[in-house]
Amino acid sequence: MKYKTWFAIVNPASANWRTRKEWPRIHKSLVENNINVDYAVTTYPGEATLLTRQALQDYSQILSVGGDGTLNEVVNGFFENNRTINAEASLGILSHGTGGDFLRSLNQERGLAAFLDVLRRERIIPIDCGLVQYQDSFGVQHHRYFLNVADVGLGGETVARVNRHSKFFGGKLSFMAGSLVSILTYKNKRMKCIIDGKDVVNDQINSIMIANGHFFGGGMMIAPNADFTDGLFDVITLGDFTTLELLQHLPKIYQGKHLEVPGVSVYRGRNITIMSDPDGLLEVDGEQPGCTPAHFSLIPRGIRIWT
Ligand SMILES: Nc1ncnc2c1ncn2[C@@H]1O[C@H](COP(=O)(O)OP(=O)(O)OP(=O)(O)O)[C@@H](O)[C@H]1O
Repeated sequence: MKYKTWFAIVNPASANWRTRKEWPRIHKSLVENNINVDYAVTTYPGEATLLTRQALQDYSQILSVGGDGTLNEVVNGFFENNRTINAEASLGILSHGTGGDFLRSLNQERGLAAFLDVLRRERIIPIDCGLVQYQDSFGVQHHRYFLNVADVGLGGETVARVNRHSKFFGGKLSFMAGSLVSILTYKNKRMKCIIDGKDVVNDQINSIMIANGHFFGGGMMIAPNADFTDGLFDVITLGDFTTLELLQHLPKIYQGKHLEVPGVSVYRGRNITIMSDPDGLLEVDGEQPGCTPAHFSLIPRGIRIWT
């Protein structure tokens, strides 16, 4: 094991390909700050997971360089065959993407200077990790780990839309535009939600959010009371809202003031099953990997994070 030496997984495509150009400068600055960093640059979507698994054979400190999507792929590389590859391993985040919802949730700034501050603090905390089992459009079962927020419904449709286009105008504006178009076109679905064995929803509703962190969608504070270390998901449901009502409440969601709105409900739990008719699109940490039926479970303090 090479303790103290970081292994960085760099996504050149993040931040609209700006990371490709800026990584050599960032790497130089890290070295100038006496931080030893070996690294690999991804060559295709999904490779960050495989590169992380390989790196964990030799390194115990992994650094994710990219946005929320890269971070999610790296987190998935910490696990193999439903087990942690190295329980001692820790994850640092040099956020260089368009959105940065996970860091917002951690209340941590983005970029190199903020990461150097994190290193100086030398604080590593184990945080809860989510695992979702879902199916793809061919009905094949998959699973994915996540740290921040997953959801079924409007969010899945929005992310599918946003990720089809460039995020040239940044994460917040891209998601705002994507949310507006999705709100206008999305149709509420009949969903069933079971939390820790109890039916809590069986109705026509808009969406269900499974939150470990606070923010999603490029800065919407969907789960203001979620806690990374409480061993529970916060589950937020948006009821059978009309387009007009959603547009009216959207600013409240950005500010985390929507929990008082009639039709919004909050639950907590560790095992959640969601079914939807018709199937609802699933969003996981800003990616859109598949659809319902989906089962979410929580791995208490499943990953160690530098923060
Ligand atoms: N070499 C590559 N070429 C093209 N796409 C890649 C490559 N490596 C990774 N990707 C994909 O790039 C996508 C975007 O990455 P990421 O989400 O980290 O950046 P972002 O969209 O700028 O940030 P955010 O999600 O925080 O807004 C991910 O879906 C990832 O799979």
